[in-house]
This record gives sequence, structure tokens and C-alpha cells, in this order.
Amino acid sequence: MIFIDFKDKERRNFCREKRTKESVMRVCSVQEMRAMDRYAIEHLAIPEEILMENAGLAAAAVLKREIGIPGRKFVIFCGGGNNGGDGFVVARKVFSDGGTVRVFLLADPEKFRGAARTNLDILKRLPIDLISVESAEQVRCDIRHCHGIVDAIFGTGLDRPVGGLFKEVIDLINGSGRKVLSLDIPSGVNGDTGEIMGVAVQADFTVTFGLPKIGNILYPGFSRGGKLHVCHISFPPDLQAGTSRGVLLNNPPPVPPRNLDAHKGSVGEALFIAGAANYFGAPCFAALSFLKAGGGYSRLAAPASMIPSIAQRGGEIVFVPQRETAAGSLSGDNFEELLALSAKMDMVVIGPGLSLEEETKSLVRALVQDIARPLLIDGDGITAVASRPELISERKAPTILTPHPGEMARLSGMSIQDIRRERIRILQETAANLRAIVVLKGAHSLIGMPDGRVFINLSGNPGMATAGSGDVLTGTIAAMYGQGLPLEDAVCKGVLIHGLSGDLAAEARGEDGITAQDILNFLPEARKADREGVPAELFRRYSGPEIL
Ligand SMILES: NC(=O)C1=CN([C@@H]2O[C@H](COP(=O)(O)OP(=O)(O)OC[C@H]3O[C@@H](n4cnc5c(N)ncnc54)[C@H](O)[C@@H]3O)[C@@H](O)[C@H]2O)[C@H](O)CC1
Ligand SMILES: [K+]
Repeated sequence: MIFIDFKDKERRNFCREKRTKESVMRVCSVQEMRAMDRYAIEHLAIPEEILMENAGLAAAAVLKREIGIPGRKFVIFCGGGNNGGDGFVVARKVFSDGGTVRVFLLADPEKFRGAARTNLDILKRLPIDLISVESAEQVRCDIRHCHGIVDAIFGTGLDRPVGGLFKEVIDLINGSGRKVLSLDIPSGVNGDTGEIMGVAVQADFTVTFGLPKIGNILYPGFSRGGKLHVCHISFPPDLQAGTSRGVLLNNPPPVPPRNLDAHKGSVGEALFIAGAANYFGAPCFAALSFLKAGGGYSRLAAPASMIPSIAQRGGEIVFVPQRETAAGSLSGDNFEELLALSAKMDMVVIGPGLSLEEETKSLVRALVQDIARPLLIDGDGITAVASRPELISERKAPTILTPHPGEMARLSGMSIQDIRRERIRILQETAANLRAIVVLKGAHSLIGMPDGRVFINLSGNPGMATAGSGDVLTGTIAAMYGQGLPLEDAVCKGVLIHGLSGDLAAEARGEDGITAQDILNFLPEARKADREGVPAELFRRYSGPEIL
């Protein structure tokens, strides 16, 4: 365990962290959480009341740290399930620690069962205000005069859109300007998808129980949770380790050190098959990012007529001029040369700015089928092969695909809306069907492995939603592989470094005007920070929730 003093912002405390496989945190679905819960209760004989007590105590500890308890007033909203039960424990603990508390029930008190019932019955014997909410108006005054609100309305049991009185109360909470602590997950966020089910609490802090749920980590749910903490509520580590098809936070191992006698061939050789008339940026960003991320030898096979202008921006690239179609894209008769050259590479990248010319698409399909080296397919390359999944699944060498949601829709046959809603499941199916590593790009990009594992990446920022950003990602991934990381780790590391570079660019220049050029320019700093320790603020974000 490495201790980091996060408060020392002044000195821009650079943490010397070592990311290890053991430090990868699992994220679980609602069903997995329920199974863990059941196992703990039935096989380990941990009573439900003890799990709930652990949950409530952890939440009260966060209230104490963030707001303070003695002499403070809290309003606790409790729904009719166990999330509400956790709220009752918090109420008892706040009261015991010298705070004032009012508990508002959003369900018929007769309906509580099990541990929630037990805790409600305890509360009834204490001098704590327990009020059944009939209308939102009833709570307005208390909300205005409290120091903090605890949201224990819905947890993982949310199973339909939020409306009526629940919606009115959540709207009041969100408009109150008070500090809000959500228990397990902000009420209204779907635990499996991160979707907002009509309306959701905007929390300042969330304490999630057992393990983070997918909805705590995926957008838009992630942005509703504020600072995220996790309390393992005394589950043993083995139980939390989960299955091989698990969802994990992206935390790849370090890139191997550069040998003192490194030469350009020993830190990776990549070929980029990219570019067409009017697409000057994509090939240049892709091929240059490979070098800026530490790769050794970057070759760019682009239409011959484009090369003089690209060369002005990237003289470090080695060019392989290609014959072109009348439209200025790569022509089919480059096939043999590209295939022969590909055989000598560590990795081939195909797609950035290739255009959707029919002849070029046919060339891509033929190359995808025959290139016997690790192949990263991006952009127009994905569109060219999307209708022929067997070309990818039957490849003899590994394949990486880096789709944005629109390209993912083409690859998976699902709509963009479906992909937003069920990102993890669709990614798992697509990666398995295509036998490929699939990077679904977006806020918190997802990396899906053919065996069903999914890594959620936490680096990056909205400023990176800019043209050319994806081209920089391709070269970054290829560079990680060229420098010796195993393929899966290289993809995970490339995604992390790309986001880190964007975060450093945002820190230096502000998020709004970041361009692909900025992400490219910050790659060397990103590599350095990844080796020596990222700034404390970023480290905290990338490490995921703090464990209580
Ligand atoms: N290991 C753990 O994670 C532990 C979790 N705990 C807490 O328990 C909740 C889950 O409890 P559950 O009873 O299954 O569900 P909820 O409390 O979230 O609520 C279910 C309740 O709400 C109704 N409902 C659902 N959606 C709506 C809606 N849109 N509108 C109105 N009503 C709705 C539903 O019908 C039920 O009545 C977990 O999140 C943790 O906080 C344990 O305390 C400790 C172990
Ligand atoms: K909640």
C-alpha cells in the first residue's frame, strides 16, 4: 500500500505509484451484488443486519468527515427497501454522535421487511423524528435549514422510471444547495447501466456498498455521484474477486523500462495505412502519435499526392507513397506491397482517414483478411469491414477495433441508443463474436476482451471529444505494444495514456479548446507522468473509489 498525501496540492504532489494487477478494482452488476449478498448471508452466516450496519456506519463516517456531525442537522430520505434501511442506521448513528436528524419516509412504514424493518423499529424507540411524506411541500422547510441531506430513497432495487412524489422530492433535493450524501448509488441512477431513470439525485458524495456498481462508474450515473467511496461491508476478498467475465477499472501494469541500448527497431515498428484526399490530419496524427508515445519506427502508407504536405508536419515519419484512385484514396493495386510490408511490423494500423471509396474499402477487406500481424482497425477501416464480421473473427492474428458509438452500431448491428443503454453487454458480445479486443470510445472508454472481461477507463475529459482524437489513440496503442507490453495490457495502457495526455493538456490549456494536436503534444509528458507518478488529483480520479 502506498500512502499519498492528497492534501499537498500546492507542491503538485507527484505520486510514485505502482499499478499492479492486484490493485485492479472490480465493478459489479446488480445481480452479482445480490449474489454476493446472498452468499454472505446464507453461507457465511453474516446476518443481513450486520451488512446493513456496516453500510450505515461507513456512510456516517463520510458524513462526519465531510460535514461534521455534532451540532449539525441532517435530513434523511428513506425509500421502502434496504436502501432506506441503510438510511435508518445512518440516522441512529448521527443521533448517537450528537447530530440532529429527521427521517422522512417515502414508503408505507408497514411495508418494510427484514433488516430494514428491524432498524425502523429501533428508530421508533428513539427520540428521532420519523415523518411519512405526503407531499413535497412538507419537506421544503427542513431541507432549507439542514446541513446535509442523506439520500436513501432507491439503491440497486430501482426497477422503473422515477415519478410522482419521488420525483418531486428529488427535484427539491437537487435544488436545495445543501450537501448531499447518496447511499450506494444516487437515487434514480440505474445500477447496471448508469442511465438516469427519469430523474436522479445529484450527490456530492456517494458511499457504495460491497463493490462499486456499473451505474456508479458509467456516465451519466458517474457524474451524479460526486466523490465516490466504497465500503466492502466485511465481504471477504475472495468473494469480491468475482468471475473471469468481470468488469474492472482500467489499471494496466507499467510499460517495461527502455533498455539503455534501445534502438528504433527495438521499441516498435508500426505501419499506418491511412489517408485520402482531404483527410490530411488523420494519417499524420496517427503516425506521429506512435513516435510521441515512445514508439521507434513509424511508417505511413498514404496516397502519394498527399505525402509532401504531410511530410511538412511530420518529418520523423517514414513514408511509403501509394498509388491512388481517381478520388485520391488508396487504390486496390497496393495490396501486395502493403501485405509484404505488414509482415515485418510489430503492429499494423488501418483506417484513419481512408475514405469510404468502394475500391479502398475492398482493399481494406482484403488486407484485414490476409495481414498476419496484430492489426488495429479504426475509423473508415471499421466501416469497411462492419458488414463482414467473419473477416475479423477468422483472422489468424489478433485484432483490435477502436469504434466510436456510431461505428459500434455498425459492428454490432444495434442502434446507438441501445449501445448507450447497454454498453457493457453489447461490448462483451461484440468482442466475443469478433474474437477481437474492442475499445468503445467515449467518456469513460470501455475496453472489451474476447473472453468477456471489460475494463472501464477513467482518464480523459470532455475536451477530448474533438476531431482527430481517435487517430492519436491508434498510434498510442501501437506504441505501447511496440515497447513490450502484452497486447491486452498495451491496449489498456494506450487508452489510459491517451486520456492522461488529454487531461494534462486540459490542465495546461483548459478543456474547451483542446485539439488532437494538443493531445499529441502532451503524449511525452503523459508517458513521463505514467512512469514517475501522475499528479495527485488525477491519481485519485484514475484509482477509482476510495476504500473506507
Ligand atoms: N451487499 C449490499 O450491497 C447490501 C446492500 N444493502 C442496501 O440494499 C439496497 C438494495 O435494497 P433493495 O431492497 O433490493 O432495493 P431498494 O432499497 O433500492 O428499493 C427497492 C424498493 O423500491 C421500489 N422501487 C423501485 N423503483 C421504484 C420507482 N421508480 N418508483 C417507486 N418505487 C420504486 C421497489 O418496488 C422496492 O420496494 C442496496 O442498494 C443497498 O443500499 C444492504 O443494506 C446491505 C447489503
Ligand atoms: K440512494
